[in-house]
Amino acid sequence: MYSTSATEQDMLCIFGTGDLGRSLGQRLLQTGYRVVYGSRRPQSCGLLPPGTQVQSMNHEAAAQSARLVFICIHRENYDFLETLATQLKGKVLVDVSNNLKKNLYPEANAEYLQRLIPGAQVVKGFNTLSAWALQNGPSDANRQVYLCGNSAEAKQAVADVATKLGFTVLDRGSLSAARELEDFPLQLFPEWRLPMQLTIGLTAFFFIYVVIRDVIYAYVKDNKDISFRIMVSLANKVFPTVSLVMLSLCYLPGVIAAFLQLYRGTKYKRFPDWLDRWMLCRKQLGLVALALASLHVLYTLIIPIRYYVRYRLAANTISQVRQLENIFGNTCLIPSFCKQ
Ligand SMILES: NC(=O)C1=CN([C@@H]2O[C@H](COP(=O)(O)OP(=O)(O)OC[C@H]3O[C@@H](n4cnc5c(N)ncnc54)[C@H](OP(=O)(O)O)[C@@H]3O)[C@@H](O)[C@H]2O)C=CC1
Ligand SMILES: [Fe+3]
Repeated sequence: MYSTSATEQDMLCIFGTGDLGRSLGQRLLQTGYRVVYGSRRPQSCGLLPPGTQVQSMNHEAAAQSARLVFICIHRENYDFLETLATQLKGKVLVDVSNNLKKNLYPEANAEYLQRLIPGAQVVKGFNTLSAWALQNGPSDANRQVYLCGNSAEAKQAVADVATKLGFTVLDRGSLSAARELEDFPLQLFPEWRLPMQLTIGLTAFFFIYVVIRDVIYAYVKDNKDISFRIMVSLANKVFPTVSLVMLSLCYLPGVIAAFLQLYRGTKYKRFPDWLDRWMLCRKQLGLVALALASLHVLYTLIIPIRYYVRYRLAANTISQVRQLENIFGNTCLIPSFCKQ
């Protein structure tokens, strides 16, 4: 167990007075914690959140006043922490860092930090939140805090803080999961990847199919060029088709899952991985189907407008011909019109 005095209990330390350090400090203060900053420039580190207990001190002094230290510093600057190994011994260090690219370093940032200070308990966490989200508090879309670390006790201490800040904690296991957590912010909308790949693939497939069937076939068979229809009429065939396929792909995994549960006779068994993945992107599949159906509505409204423009052009031409006929003294310029 950690031997913590009453004053250390709710005093938290933050190393680094940058964007994340300030936002985190402000949030912690609002939640009732006391905060102390460790900085290279304690006297001139700018405006800190109002209410910061001890405005800011050097790293050694700050580390001694709390047992939980948030390292809000970029990994490239971690090496100086090695000199603080004695002061940080037995402390819980929260590594919040992210990298700009995947596999930039041979080991995860949190593992590197653990190697620099073997006597401390490193917990990886909070790195999936932005400084903005921290400052404004959890919103529906940004409510989860992922944690991993080798010490269950240290993880619990960080989880308690995260819960108090209003976040939901997801434990991802030991520190070896740190790299996975560090890669999270580098994935742009991961749950949209599969639906978008499917949409692009299906759209390309149906588009090529209708172009071959309607345009190329008509050209080869009757020597008729109807390529002008590609942009609107043919596109308007592709959108509803893909939309319906996506809608069925949205409902199908639910049906398969129901049959699987009936077949197994229990609903307390894990689904196969492929079905799990498919089930998790149902919302996105449905949204893509809705977007394509909306495009179909829009294009269907555009088509009559095109017909109206064509009618206006034809009517204009005919009225000009009629005027010319009158000028030339009722001579018939277009025989097919004169017969009527
Ligand atoms: N900003 C964000 O939204 C998010 C940031 N993170 C992570 O949080 C960490 C901090 O990010 P952020 O606050 O944006 O970065 P900033 O550049 O705003 O701040 C970094 C701080 O680190 C300290 N620092 C800089 N250089 C050194 C050095 N050579 N030695 C010791 N300390 C140094 C400075 O504090 P001082 O001058 O007080 O010493 C500085 O203010 C990063 O690892 C980042 O990946 C994670 C998620 C979101
Ligand atoms: Fe339709």
